[in-house]
Amino acid sequence: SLLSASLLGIDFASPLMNASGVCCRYNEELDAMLASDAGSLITKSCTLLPREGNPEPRYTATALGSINSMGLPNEGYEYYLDYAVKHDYAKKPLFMSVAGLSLEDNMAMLTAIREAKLPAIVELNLSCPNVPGKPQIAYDFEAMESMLEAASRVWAQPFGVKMPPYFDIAHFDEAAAILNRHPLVKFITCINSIGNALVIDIERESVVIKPKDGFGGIGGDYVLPTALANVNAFFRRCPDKQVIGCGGVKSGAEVFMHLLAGASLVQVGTALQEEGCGIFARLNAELAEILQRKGYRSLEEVRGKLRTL
Ligand SMILES: C=Cc1c(C(=O)O)[nH]c(=O)[nH]c1=O
Repeated sequence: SLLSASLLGIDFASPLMNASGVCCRYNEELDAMLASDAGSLITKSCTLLPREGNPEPRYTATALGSINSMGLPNEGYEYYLDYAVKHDYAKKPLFMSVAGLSLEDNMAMLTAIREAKLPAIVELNLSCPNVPGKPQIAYDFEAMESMLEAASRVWAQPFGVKMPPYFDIAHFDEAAAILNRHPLVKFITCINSIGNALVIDIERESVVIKPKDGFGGIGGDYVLPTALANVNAFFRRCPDKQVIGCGGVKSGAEVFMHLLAGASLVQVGTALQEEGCGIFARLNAELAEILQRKGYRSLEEVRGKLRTL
């Protein structure tokens, strides 16, 4: 149909899904994603053991988006593996996001997930900005190379990576070159939140979240142009891989922009957090209206067709 998409040879009824972290920590949230008009769903990034995360308030929405320093609160990987075992893959594809606190933790989780022999798609999170003392892996190119080498060896089948935003052409070049050296990395999700931003409330003359003196990852309108640039930068540099777009989606227009930039699927974070799962029916309808108005009959005809001047 008009909104059909595919990733890793798997079919999706809609290109839309949640961004990991939103509407996906608990079974009830995942079931709400399953019942929604999203084409697929992804679990909260998981660690070896359950985590409470950072002290609250740790998420705040603003007029232009959101700021968060959740601190990787999750139920531990076995909880999400249980969900993945029970999931009906004929209904909707399921992604699992993995964000171990160390390379060893990631290998232990990937081994356990691999041994469950499930059709779940793994998105290895290389970009969590909010675990105090833990740098974002993808901002340390040596650490990223080591992680991808180990993950490729242990997982030994296609997987994807969740990348932070880059802001320098030389960094796009270097990060893409590393990813291109790992053929099992079949998709790249751009972007995670823009890390360590600061939102200030002038009435209270204060920051708005408790962890890290108010420093946190931002999403929403703030990040859309950076998200589109990262989608297009990796789309251009990694012709053998697919790109999932994430960042700044709140209407069909931004979904269409991500598709033009090269995205195969599109994730929704802040707007989903604020509107709830009903957003997917709205976004599908708005996207379909744009495609029909412009005479497109498939997403294929749009993907990567961004014109330059
Ligand atoms: C996995 C932790 C992440 C978190 C978090 O749990 O703080 N927030 C983000 O914006 N991105 C992440 O990747």
